[in-house]
Amino acid sequence: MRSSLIRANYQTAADAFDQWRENLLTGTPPKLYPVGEGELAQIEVGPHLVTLFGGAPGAGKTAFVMQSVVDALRLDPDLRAVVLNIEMPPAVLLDRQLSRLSGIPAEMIRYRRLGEEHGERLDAGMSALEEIAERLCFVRPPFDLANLAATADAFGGDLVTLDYIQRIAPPGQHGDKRGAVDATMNYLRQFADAGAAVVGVAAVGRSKDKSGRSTYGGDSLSLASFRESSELEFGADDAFILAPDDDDPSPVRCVTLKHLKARHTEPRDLRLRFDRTCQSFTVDDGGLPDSGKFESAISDLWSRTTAAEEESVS
Ligand SMILES: Nc1ncnc2c1ncn2[C@@H]1O[C@H](COP(=O)(O)OP(=O)(O)OP(=O)(O)O)[C@@H](O)[C@H]1O
Repeated sequence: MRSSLIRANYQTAADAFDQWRENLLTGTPPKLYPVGEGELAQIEVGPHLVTLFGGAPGAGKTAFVMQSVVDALRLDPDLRAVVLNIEMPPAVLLDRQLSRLSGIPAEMIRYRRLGEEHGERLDAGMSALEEIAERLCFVRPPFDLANLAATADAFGGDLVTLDYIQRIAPPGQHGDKRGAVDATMNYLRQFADAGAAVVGVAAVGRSKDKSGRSTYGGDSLSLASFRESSELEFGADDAFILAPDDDDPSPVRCVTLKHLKARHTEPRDLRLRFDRTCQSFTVDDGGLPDSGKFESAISDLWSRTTAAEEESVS
């Protein structure tokens, strides 16, 4: 009979019990890598987890995820991270992180309009980046999962970041885009099962609003908005969507990081401010934009430099 050729594979609860009880009683909680301070630390990124971030084009997915990776490296001196970004080269990603860490507008850094007045802030941002540089690596082409896996092994990466999932090819042939994204997600789960912390950026599609119009509006974005594949929502442990409050063109805009799926906790939305000028996200505490200690240090420096500039002009 055909069924006799299939070998059953299972474990009884009794067999699992001793190891499970030992683990429970030693009181070791799952390891997590905090991606920021305060409420940002509640975002679960850690070994064996796949954490997904989606959002409309330009919502700030790359900015948020790069900030998370860089801050996770700053907060955990043993952490090593691998970034595969298919859209922006390392120099551009570093420019933007330098802007965030120094408080110098990203545009000035992009066009290399740096002067003596930036010296102190530039040094502060640069040394924050230098401190983590040995533990951060960027994947070079080919931008596929096989190269990502080989790089993570060779570099000893604990945290792997993919930006963005729908464009990163899995090994083998897959009938269509959907099949390829399904396969990518299955591989990412395997990376996580092998102990990696996986952070994925995902594109979302437009949804219909109440009047039937096609929109990226925050109210309409849901788990079903992740493009190409429902495997993305099923395979992720946590899924977030960055939803701006409105089309506010001002440099600092309020966004909600909607926690649409939480496999191990209660979902908790986070209110954030995205300062696009410096590519920086901070928790929206209803007060002034800067609330973290790094940002406070930078804004201190900023006001001292500005005061000095004003004095030298007068
Ligand atoms: N120098 C700058 N000054 C002000 N705003 C900027 C500057 N550079 C980029 N931006 C804005 O910051 C945001 C960049 O966000 P980011 O690249 O993280 O978005 P994303 O969600 O990853 O987008 P995409 O889906 O297009 O990759 C965009 O809204 C962009 O207009």
